[in-house]
Amino acid sequence: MPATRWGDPAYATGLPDGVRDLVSLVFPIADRPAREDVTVPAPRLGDEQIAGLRGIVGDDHVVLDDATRRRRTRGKSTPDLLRQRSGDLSDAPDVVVRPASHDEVVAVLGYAQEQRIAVVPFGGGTAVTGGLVADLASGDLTGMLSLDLGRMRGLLGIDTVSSTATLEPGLRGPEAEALLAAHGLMLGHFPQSFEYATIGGFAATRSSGQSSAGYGRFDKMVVALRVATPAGEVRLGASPSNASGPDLREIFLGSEGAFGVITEVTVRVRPLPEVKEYEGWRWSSFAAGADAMRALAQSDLLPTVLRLSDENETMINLADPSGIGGEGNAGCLMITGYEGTPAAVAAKKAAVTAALTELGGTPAGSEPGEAWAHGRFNAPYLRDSLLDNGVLVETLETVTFWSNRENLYTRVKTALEETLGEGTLVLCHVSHVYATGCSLYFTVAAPGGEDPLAKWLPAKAAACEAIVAAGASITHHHAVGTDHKPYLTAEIGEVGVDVLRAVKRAVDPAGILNPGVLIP
Ligand SMILES: Cc1cc2nc3c(=O)[nH]c(=O)nc-3n(C[C@H](O)[C@H](O)[C@H](O)COP(=O)(O)OP(=O)(O)OC[C@H]3O[C@@H](n4cnc5c(N)ncnc54)[C@H](O)[C@@H]3O)c2cc1C
Repeated sequence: MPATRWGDPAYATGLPDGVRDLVSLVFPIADRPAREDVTVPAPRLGDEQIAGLRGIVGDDHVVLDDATRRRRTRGKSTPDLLRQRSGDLSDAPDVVVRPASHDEVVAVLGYAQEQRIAVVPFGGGTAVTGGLVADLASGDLTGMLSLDLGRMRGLLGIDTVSSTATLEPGLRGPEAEALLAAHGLMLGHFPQSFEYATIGGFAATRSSGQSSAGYGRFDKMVVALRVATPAGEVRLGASPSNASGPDLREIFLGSEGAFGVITEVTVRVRPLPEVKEYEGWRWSSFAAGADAMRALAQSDLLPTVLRLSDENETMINLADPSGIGGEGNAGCLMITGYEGTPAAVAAKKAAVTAALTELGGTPAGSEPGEAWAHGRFNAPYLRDSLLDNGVLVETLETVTFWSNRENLYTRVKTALEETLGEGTLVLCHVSHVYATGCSLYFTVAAPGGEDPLAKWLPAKAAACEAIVAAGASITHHHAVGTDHKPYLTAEIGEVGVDVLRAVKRAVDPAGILNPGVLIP
């Protein structure tokens, strides 16, 4: 993946005509190419330290060239891309180290602790909340190494009786699914970043995918973990469930590389679906559609995929980026998807169809659902072409109880519109549902002006403050990183933060792992 863009350059497109026409109606298109003449800062580590690392993982797997270090600099949020595009590589790792096994990870951590080198675990590099940025200012660290887990890409074992599989952390989503598919199995975790994000990253950020209504969020799929920490190895998950005190798996799920390096993940697997069917439903308003989602969730009647666009997102056609700029739609579009055996799909679909009809939805047939499924991983390419043309575009997400959904929606939307000013378009969809609440996923587009980063940061802060004021969570699935860290205390309290600090002291007493990430 290029440093300044998303995905495979072969799929990069110019700004589609429909989108160009739409943007031009609101503000002039500008040419904003990424800078290529960029200097990566000189590595801070000495020759002896590099030799020490080479002694652990081999000469070929200690990489110092500028292009590799540039690609391991930060993640893929819009601020990350804007900094890369402007040539700001101040957060570049000094070196990229590529271990091949748990034991090599342990050895690298031991060496880094001795040498006072910060270690930032790197999976797919798709982080969007600053989780790949080490803060060296707070300690006496001599430099930063990016611990690239890309060589740890094995399927370590399958227990078909228990329906579990043990995977290495560096497997990307499609690689993991392909290994499981060879055994007729699947994981079923499909975030929009599926093609590049990794098993270790999913666990470390408590990711949630587009089929979460049917298959659950990633942390709920995890049965067991193996973690290398500077204080030693932690193995958790000797049984599917237990009453052996607090569940320590939860300490490492979502720990964003600050507590240890996840080197093995055992997940629940399920048979490959024989049938996949997606369709659309139309609702008179966002509130009416959300009420219908709540009714489904509270009657344990969830399809595999369930998402609902608000009026703006429906009008723009964001559920099908290839249709943006085409004929706009009124009301709100819901996507439902069913996966499984023919009998299970038919039964679930009949029950959901009856419930949605009763609740006042209008069936829109399979076309919107299939279009969504076809384009489900494409939107990030559109973000790049919008940035190329001077449009500031970014996403953010949050989660709350159903009773607070409307309040949260209104507060965040208003905060973004008021901060970004004229020409701003805020779109939203309900992306994940529970019996008790839902997550709201916002997409924002605004004229970027001369300095889109300076324009975005106050808007993001205003949105975060609106989330806190609404009593919602600062993140449903993007994690805390460095961007959300200032808002964590408001959510978990001072004592909660002390608990995190105590765990950090126990597993990483020298503070080398992802310093500055997660813990306020
Ligand atoms: C376009 C786009 C769409 C996205 N869509 C979704 C979505 O639908 N759902 C969703 O949940 N997220 C989404 N994300 C966010 C991101 O993809 C997830 O957070 C993902 O889980 C990160 O995985 P990764 O392998 O890329 O991790 P990285 O970006 O490499 O790392 C993320 C964090 O985890 C740590 N880490 C990584 N691997 C390990 C490990 N093995 N052990 C310990 N710590 C580790 C890193 O140090 C870092 O703090 C999206 C991001 C982008 C850019």
